[in-house]
Amino acid sequence: MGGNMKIYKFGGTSLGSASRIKKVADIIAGALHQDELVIVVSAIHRVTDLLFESATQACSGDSGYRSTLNELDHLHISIADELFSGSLLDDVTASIRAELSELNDIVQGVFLLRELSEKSLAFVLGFGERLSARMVSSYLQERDIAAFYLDARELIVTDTNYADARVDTHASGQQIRKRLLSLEGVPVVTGFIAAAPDGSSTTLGRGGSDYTASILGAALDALEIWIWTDVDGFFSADPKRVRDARILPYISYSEAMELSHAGARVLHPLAVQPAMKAGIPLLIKNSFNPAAKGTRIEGVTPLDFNRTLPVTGLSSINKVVLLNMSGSGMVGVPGIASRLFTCLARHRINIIFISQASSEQSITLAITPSQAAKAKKILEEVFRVEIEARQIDPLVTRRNLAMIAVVGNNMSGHPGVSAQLFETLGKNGINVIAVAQGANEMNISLVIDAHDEDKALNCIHESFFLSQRKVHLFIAGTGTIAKSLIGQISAHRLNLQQDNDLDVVVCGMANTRQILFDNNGIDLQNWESALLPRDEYQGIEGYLQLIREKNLHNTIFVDCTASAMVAEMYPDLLLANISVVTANKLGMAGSWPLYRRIRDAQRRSNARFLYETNVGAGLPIINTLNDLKNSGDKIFSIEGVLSGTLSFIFNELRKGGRFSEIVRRAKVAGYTEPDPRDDLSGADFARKFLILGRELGFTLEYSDVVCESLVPEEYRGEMSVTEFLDRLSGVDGWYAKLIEDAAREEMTIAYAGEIRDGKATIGVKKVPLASPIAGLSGSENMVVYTTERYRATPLVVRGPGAGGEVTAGGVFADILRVASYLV
Ligand SMILES: NC(=O)C1=CN([C@@H]2O[C@H](COP(=O)(O)OP(=O)(O)OC[C@H]3O[C@@H](n4cnc5c(N)ncnc54)[C@H](O)[C@@H]3O)[C@@H](O)[C@H]2O)C=CC1
Ligand SMILES: N[C@@H](CC=O)C(=O)O
Ligand code: NA
Repeated sequence: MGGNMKIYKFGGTSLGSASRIKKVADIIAGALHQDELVIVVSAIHRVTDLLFESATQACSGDSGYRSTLNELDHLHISIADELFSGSLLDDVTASIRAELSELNDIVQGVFLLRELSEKSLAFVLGFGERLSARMVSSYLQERDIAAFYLDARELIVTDTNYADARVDTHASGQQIRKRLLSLEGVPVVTGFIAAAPDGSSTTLGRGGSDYTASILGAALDALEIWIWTDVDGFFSADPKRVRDARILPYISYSEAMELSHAGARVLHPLAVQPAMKAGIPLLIKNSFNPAAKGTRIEGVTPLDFNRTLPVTGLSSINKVVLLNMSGSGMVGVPGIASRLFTCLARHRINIIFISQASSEQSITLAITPSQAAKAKKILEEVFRVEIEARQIDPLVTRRNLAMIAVVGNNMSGHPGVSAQLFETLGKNGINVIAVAQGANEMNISLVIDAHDEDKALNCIHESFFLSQRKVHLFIAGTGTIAKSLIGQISAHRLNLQQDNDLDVVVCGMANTRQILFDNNGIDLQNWESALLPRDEYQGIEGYLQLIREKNLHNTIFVDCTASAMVAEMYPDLLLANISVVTANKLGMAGSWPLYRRIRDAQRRSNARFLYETNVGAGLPIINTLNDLKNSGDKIFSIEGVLSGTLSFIFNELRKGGRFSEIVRRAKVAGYTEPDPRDDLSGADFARKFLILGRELGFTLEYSDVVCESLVPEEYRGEMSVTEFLDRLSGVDGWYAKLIEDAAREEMTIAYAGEIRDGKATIGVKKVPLASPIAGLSGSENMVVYTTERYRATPLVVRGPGAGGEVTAGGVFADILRVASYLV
């Protein structure tokens, strides 16, 4: 073999069926026009798992191992049936059957002895590659390619750690060159397996065929090593978890190593080393899409791949256990770490992550769950004396954790990376349990709750890789306000994407009867027909439970209901670090204990809680009040009209309309509460004053607001909204007269209120026709703040204070305020 040689390694999915193997042969045949090739193959998809299953079944005395072996037989023979015919089929079938019969003997032995050593298991697992290499080499011959089967046990020498053997690079290199450099043709080498010096079979660890390819490439000084798999290359994050992940056209050896160590399954972590040492580029290619450029892994960044981003990629290991050893007796005592690592190494416990703070009080390790119990036992034994003497505390393990690695050569010397990382995690309420960063500054690893893994990956990815950020909305209520809100989001979404780099994604909608979810965004044109009936038991709690389970990053819950039950959920939402934007007043105007719980939750949460539309709909009333207060102004009084409905009623009565008919019009216009009696009774107005009073710092309950009702005495019993509206015409005459009488005195009637000295009173007032209140029209609200700074001329906020569009606009603005905090 000469200097133009490449290693092509094909993974199990690339060989998963006869048609896949044909595609692989096409790739090889195409490449042979210009290159010499050495082929390395993994076992066919699922085969290693079946081999493992057969062996463990046999060991536990389960005769089901026979049907597992039959399945292996069927899988290989049926592929052969499709690939071959005539005498070649007979030959291939015979060679497969010969391998399988040897396998059968071994597994039967395991069954009889009920004993499965690492050595026997390594032998059993090696059959997968033996079978696939036979199949592929024969099929290449069928395609007139001078291929031949080559067992890697004749090439790669390892120690006797059968499951995860260490390679003797020198001896292997010599054997590889001796066997291969003189040969003509295309060798098809079994990946994964190797041999100990005594010739017994060993394996290079799960996924070790990549390693085989790299060892061969290094020994033969190949031009390139191509790893053919089923994805287009290394992604910036696992695309199954992060939808916006992108292909990385180039990464360095060290980045590849860091990423694959931390869970990126594209490449076996050990496979980088031999290639890196020999300076041979590794390429990740997709056998399902050979035209895709793939990822090139090399030492020096080619100019056209030069990157400016500090972070190259993310990866994660979704099951780790943290083992924490701490105690005052560890401080300043040399040798503790050495004893710890030596004993774990001796027992081949793989440490994924280490962290120790400068206080030396504790050392935290992350290990795989399968090794956790063993590791704990070993350490308890090694440090028994110190634990008994209470110099070291009892060891603590913590499960259900995930480790995330943020990797990039450019992170080194780039201030702000960790700040950005922890900020985005913090705002999303993701608790970082442990952190490690080495002094090479190219990997920050963190351990978090496993439940937060996808959320963390997505928010970190978005923060470092994407110019466009997302917020995920879950809306409760599908009535007037929600409908207008959806319309506004739908109309403005593209502008926000283009001008503000913000994507507002509506992921959930629910009312009392129906529900709709889509993590990727509900179709805002057709959401109403897509709503599905919700199960009885799924009240608002069910909706919230689903939102929590989805655990999307940058989530905002938007309350467009008038439900007390929904408002009761705000503290839980905030404590789950879900931001809340609400038009519903029953939280901030709820009972004092609920109000306190919301405020406390808000203080303890990293999420935001905004409710500007609770008072005067979209008008800036609460924000104005807080700006005055926060900037040190003293507020003497707040007066005004804070009911759109009542304002509309009196404004229309002045023009000569009928009371009952005006109330109906207010309802149709979307000014009223779902039940207009909430407006007519003054309750809605009172709630707004209650909110303003609390905002001013007063401890007020609803009953503290003195409030006059417009619901006539005789209609106050139990009745439906429709019945109430039907009967309301009975008071038309009375209101007409009231306005007429007042007009004769150059006065008119309005419903207004004031807060002064901690007391809130609201009710029907006679005001001069010349007063600003009498000048209101439509649903206009007006708030007059008399303050130290605005004493001679009070500050006035005036404008439409009810209705779908203005309220939804206010809700939307609050959503964007939360978004600008989150992203
Ligand atoms: N209409 C307006 O001008 C303004 C309204 N608001 C507030 O906006 C909120 C919504 O008002 P509208 O849209 O006019 O009311 P609406 O009656 O048209 O809609 C309310 C929606 O909430 C849903 N809902 C009720 N209880 C629920 C629960 N437990 N779980 C899930 N969904 C539930 C209903 O099914 C309905 O879809 C109210 O709190 C109101 O006070 C605030 C400012 C102005
Ligand atoms: N029903 C309310 C709507 C705003 O909160 C009103 O009439 O003001
Ligand atoms: Na407002």
